[in-house]
Amino acid sequence: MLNIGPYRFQSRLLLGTGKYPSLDIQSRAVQESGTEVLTFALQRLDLDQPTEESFLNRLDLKRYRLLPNTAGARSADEAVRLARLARASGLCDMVKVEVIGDEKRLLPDPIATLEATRRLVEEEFIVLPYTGDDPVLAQRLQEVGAHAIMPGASPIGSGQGIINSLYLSFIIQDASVPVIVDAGIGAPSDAALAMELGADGVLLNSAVAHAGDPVAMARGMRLAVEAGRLAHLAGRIAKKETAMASSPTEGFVNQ
Ligand SMILES: CC(=O)[C@@H](O)[C@H](O)COP(=O)(O)O
Repeated sequence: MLNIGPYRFQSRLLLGTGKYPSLDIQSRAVQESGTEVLTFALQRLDLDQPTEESFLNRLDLKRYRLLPNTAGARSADEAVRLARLARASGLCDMVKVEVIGDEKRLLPDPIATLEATRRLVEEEFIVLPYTGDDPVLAQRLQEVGAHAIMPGASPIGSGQGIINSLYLSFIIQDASVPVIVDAGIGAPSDAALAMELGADGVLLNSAVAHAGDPVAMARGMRLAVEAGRLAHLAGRIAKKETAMASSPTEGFVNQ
C-alpha cells in the first residue's frame, strides 16, 4: 500500500496525461496501467470551460485521485498561485510542485521548489515536490513538510532512465516519506530498477504516451513496477566477481 498524506493507493504507478495520440488511446492506457493517480498540468486545463473535450470528461474520475501539477511555473509565487487555483476549482488538495529553473533541460529550480513546498504545506495542501536527485535537498523538503519526494530519474521526456542510482539510493535510505521516482523513465526496466532500489512508486508520462503502442506499454509499466516492488521485498542476491555453480556439486551417487 502506498500512503501519501491521508491517501492510500494499491497501485504504485502514477501516470501523466499529456501528449497521447488520442483521448481514446489515453483512456485505454490509463485503464491498462492500473494507476490510481493521474497527474496533469494545471496550465493545460481551461478551468473556465469545463465542458471542453479533455481527459477529465473521458474517465470515471471516481476511480482516480487527481494530482494537478504546477508545470509552467517559473517561480514559487506562480506555483502557489496555480495550486490555489486547483483547490478553488475543487480539483484536489494534493499538488505536484514543479518549478523549472533550467528551461533547456527542464530541470527543477531547487530554491523555488523548496519555497513553494514550504508555503503550500503551510496552506495545508498535500505536497509532492518534483526535485533533482540531490539527497540534501530531499532532506530539506521533508523538513518543511513535503508529503512525498519526487526525484527525477533523468530530464523530463528524455527517456534516459536512472542516471544516478547511487544518489537515488541515498534519498530512499534517508527518506521518512514516500519516494516516487518521477521523469526520465524510458522503459519498463527503468521503472523496475527504481522499485528494486526501494522507491515507493514511479511517476511517468512520455514512455507510455509516446510508445508505439501506448496501451501495451502501460501494461508493461504496470507489471514492471509490480515486479520491481516484489524484487525489493524479496531481496536480490549479492553481485559476485566470480562464478558460482548454481547446481549442487557434492553428494551425487556417482561420486
Ligand atoms: C506529467 C508530468 O508530471 C511530467 O512532468 C513528469 O515529470 C513525467 O516525465 P516523463 O514524461 O519523462 O515521464
